[in-house]
Amino acid sequence: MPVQCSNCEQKRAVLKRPKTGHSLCKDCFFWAFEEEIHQTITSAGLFNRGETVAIGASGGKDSTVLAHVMKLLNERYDYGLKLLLLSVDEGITGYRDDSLETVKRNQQQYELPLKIVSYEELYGWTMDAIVKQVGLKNNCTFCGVFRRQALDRGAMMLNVDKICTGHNADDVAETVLMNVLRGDIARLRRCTAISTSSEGDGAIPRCKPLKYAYEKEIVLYAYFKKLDYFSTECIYSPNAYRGHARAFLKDLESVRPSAIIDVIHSGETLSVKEGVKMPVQGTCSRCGYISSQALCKSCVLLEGLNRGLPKLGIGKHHRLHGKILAQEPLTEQEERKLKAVDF
Ligand SMILES: Nc1ncnc2c1ncn2[C@@H]1O[C@H](COP(=O)(O)OP(=O)(O)OP(=O)(O)O)[C@@H](O)[C@H]1O
Repeated sequence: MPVQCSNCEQKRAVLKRPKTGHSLCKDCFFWAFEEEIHQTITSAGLFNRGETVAIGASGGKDSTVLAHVMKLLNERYDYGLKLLLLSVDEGITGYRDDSLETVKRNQQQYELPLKIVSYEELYGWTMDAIVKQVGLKNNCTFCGVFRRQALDRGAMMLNVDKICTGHNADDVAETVLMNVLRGDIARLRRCTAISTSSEGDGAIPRCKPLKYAYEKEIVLYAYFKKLDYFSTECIYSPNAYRGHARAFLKDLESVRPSAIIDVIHSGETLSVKEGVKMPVQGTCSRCGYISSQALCKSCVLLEGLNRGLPKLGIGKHHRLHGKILAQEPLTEQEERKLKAVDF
């Protein structure tokens, strides 16, 4: 027998909300999903009238839904924001070139300006070339570090006030779990923040309007709205450790759907005991980007690539950074360690 929408009690329900278990019709689901994001934005005070906001657009489901909902809410509630799309081309043939085609179509569909910055123009390296040198084991480290900085650099070129990304509730809960499993207290403390402006770290503030949106609901929203997005996984394999946290969270979610929000809530309310050493943010002495070390991770990784020492910046080689950057000679053993690639 058809189930009636538990909200309007008029139309036929087409889905059971993964987040609440409510049976809803399409329109009531759209409304509930969009209103929750509006609530997230207003209760955290993510934006101020008149601001220019760059939406990190990868062409994937999360950022496509983010662009769609941001445009809709900006008009529905007259936020007074100037929105634009910002994409990073990591130089991954057969993956990012295709997803950027989706972003270009989204640009037309949403009538938003688009800026694309590439690793090649910013660093002189594409991910294809990086993988050739470093192999498939640590390539996600290069990509993650470079992307974060590339988004900031693109945002600076556009002179925007804020960046927003499509990180969703599942992403945040996975990150909490990952930081617990790694004992990374500094990141554990920061990772649930909805906006980096509260951390006062000097870079362009970033925020996550989809922080409380379940991935399953984002997929449903994109599906029922027939949004144009790119759904292929990165060809250079997803981050393996995050994959374990993801699988664990999915298991938990299947027995207790609120597990995602519960983990986020635990992360948000954790307090770190006094005396735990936290990194002190400064600026990179080479490029001026925010960094807790003398050199930012991006500059260290780039130096390693340019000198054929792919392990520099991966793992615990901090002692050698100073030596290398001061152009001091390495011992044979040190050189061997930094050249070794685990394919
Ligand atoms: N190449 C990129 N250019 C611009 N923004 C990006 C890019 N890659 C990721 N982002 C931003 O970071 C967010 C999280 O990225 P992640 O790699 O976790 O992708 P995801 O969860 O698959 O998201 P999406 O579905 O939007 O690709 C994205 O939603 C997007 O806002």
